[in-house]
Amino acid sequence: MKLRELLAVVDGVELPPGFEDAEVEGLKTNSHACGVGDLFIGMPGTRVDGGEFWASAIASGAVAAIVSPEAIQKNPPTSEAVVSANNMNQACAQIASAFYGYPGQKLKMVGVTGTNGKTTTTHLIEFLLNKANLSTALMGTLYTRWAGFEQTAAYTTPFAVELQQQLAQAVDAGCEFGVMEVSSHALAQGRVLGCQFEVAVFSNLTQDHLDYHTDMEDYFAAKALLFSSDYLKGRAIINADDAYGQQLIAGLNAEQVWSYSVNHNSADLWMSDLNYEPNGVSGTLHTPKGDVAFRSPLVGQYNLENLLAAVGAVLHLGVDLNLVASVIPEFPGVPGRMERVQITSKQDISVIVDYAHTPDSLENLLKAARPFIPGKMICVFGCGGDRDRTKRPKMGKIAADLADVAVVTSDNPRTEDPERILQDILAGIPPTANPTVIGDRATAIRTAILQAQPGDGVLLAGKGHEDYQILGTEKIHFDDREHARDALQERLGIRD
Ligand SMILES: CC(=O)N[C@H]1[C@@H](OP(=O)(O)OP(=O)(O)OC[C@H]2O[C@@H](n3ccc(=O)[nH]c3=O)[C@H](O)[C@@H]2O)O[C@H](CO)[C@@H](O)[C@@H]1O[C@H](C)C(=O)N[C@@H](C)C(=O)N[C@H](CCC(=O)O)C(=O)O
Ligand SMILES: Nc1ncnc2c1ncn2[C@@H]1O[C@H](COP(=O)(O)OP(=O)(O)OP(=O)(O)O)[C@@H](O)[C@H]1O
Ligand SMILES: N[C@H](CCC[C@H](N)C(=O)O)C(=O)O
Ligand SMILES: [Mg+2]
Repeated sequence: MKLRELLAVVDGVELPPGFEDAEVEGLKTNSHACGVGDLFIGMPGTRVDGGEFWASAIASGAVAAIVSPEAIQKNPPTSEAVVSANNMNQACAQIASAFYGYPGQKLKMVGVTGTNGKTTTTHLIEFLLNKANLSTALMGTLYTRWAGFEQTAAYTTPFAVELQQQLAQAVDAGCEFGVMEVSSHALAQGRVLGCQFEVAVFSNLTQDHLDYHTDMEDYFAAKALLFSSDYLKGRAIINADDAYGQQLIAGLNAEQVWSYSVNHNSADLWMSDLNYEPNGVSGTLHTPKGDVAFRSPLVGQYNLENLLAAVGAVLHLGVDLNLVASVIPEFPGVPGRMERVQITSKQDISVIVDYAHTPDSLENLLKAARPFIPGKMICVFGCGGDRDRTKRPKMGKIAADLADVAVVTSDNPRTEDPERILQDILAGIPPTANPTVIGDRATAIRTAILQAQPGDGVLLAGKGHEDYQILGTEKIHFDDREHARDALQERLGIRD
């Protein structure tokens, strides 16, 4: 694509003289990755303004560089090939969308935002659309995937260049729908600008990411962007049981919104006759398209919220309600979410791996699991390093209050001192609760499983599907499920 065509989509940027015929073959936001034919997009970050590295990008063969005015001030260009844009987040998304042919407008996009439930809800939506023979691309915390393609994700929401590239690949592969998790980081950084959403879902807002967002209002403002006319062209599906959801509903045009609620029949989608069982929930689903009996294999009230959101999304997209109800029982679940580790039918304790890594999700997990654990509930958990520090004591208190035994351990310490993270968690636990502290996660899992009594339930929270642990800047292989299996074999005297 011509540089002049790409720069024409960015407000206030002019093509430098002599570049009328310059061709751009690729887009790069990292100066080190630039090669011949690339356009370097220098992004301002939290550590550095990438635009300052325009010279190394050009030296590596980049056709041109687009950078912030601040980068130009700091490192004045000596090359005509360096141009500046006032809003680099916007410029990056505009260039990426144009370069890849606006795939976020070709696919019917469904965006799911909220603190918890995005991965689960997007998987439900993917499942229901596929059951209706509609082809999807799914993007989120676990992977980007469509029929015949799967790639592990580095971020919940990819950065603009990778996002637009993957969406274009999905269009080429014949996908009709793009179903994606949209994180607050992504909205704050404009990663998904250029996508037009036919459906936008808001699941809930509870504490997380206060290392990045200044406070809950700032966090909410980022999430709320998905419901602005920049992004949303169709239906908003919003959790009316959440106070922030209510705020969002109040600010939108009523015809645009379908609200959902597990508790109130005033919402557009709601449920009645609920019957909670150890392996699912049954009841009646009330929707704008009629009522139907359903049985869901997912446990816990929060998963009913995820189901209502997903049903709302697919009904808006034209899927038949009876088909929805008939296939829900077949939903296979999501890796690392309430995932049971069961190595034999003779297993005398239950072991569950779950991705609860916020105060609200930990509380939900412990409340949802409690009724199905006849013995003691043992919760093994930690908190990630280089992330919101203020959620740590809150998670400590929740574990101490709701579990019978709290085993405090490491999650992904990243570059923080693991001991400091443990202390932050312990600050929320009254000494009378007598928590067990075992910093090494493998030892913590093994100890909990070996010391459990028949009938007990061991909940391994925080890492879910993750198959790694980040220690310092090193990523080692680590999977809660593998450690749980090994410990169960040891407990039950089973050899490989
Ligand atoms: C807060 C955040 O989103 N940070 C992202 C940001 O990092 P940063 O601002 O520190 O980047 P930086 O080091 O200052 O560099 C700025 C720019 O200069 C460029 N650069 C830098 C040095 C150089 O020599 N040359 C050069 O070109 C970099 O490539 C980058 O584009 O840009 C980096 C490169 O693009 C990202 O890797 C990094 O993600 C960090 C690692 C991260 O962990 N992000 C998480 C928190 C995140 O985005 N999570 C969300 C939400 C998850 C959820 O909802 O739970 C997600 O969507 O995954
Ligand atoms: N609707 C919900 N409300 C509250 N908690 C939930 C909800 N859905 C799931 N959870 C809890 O949150 C955990 C994470 O769920 P999920 O992966 O679906 O959320 P997410 O929003 O994608 O998270 P992330 O921000 O890390 O990508 C689950 O393991 C469960 O403990
Ligand atoms: N998407 C979340 C993942 C947290 C998972 C937890 N295991 C941790 O490392 O803190 C985040 O970036 O905050
Ligand atoms: Mg997710």
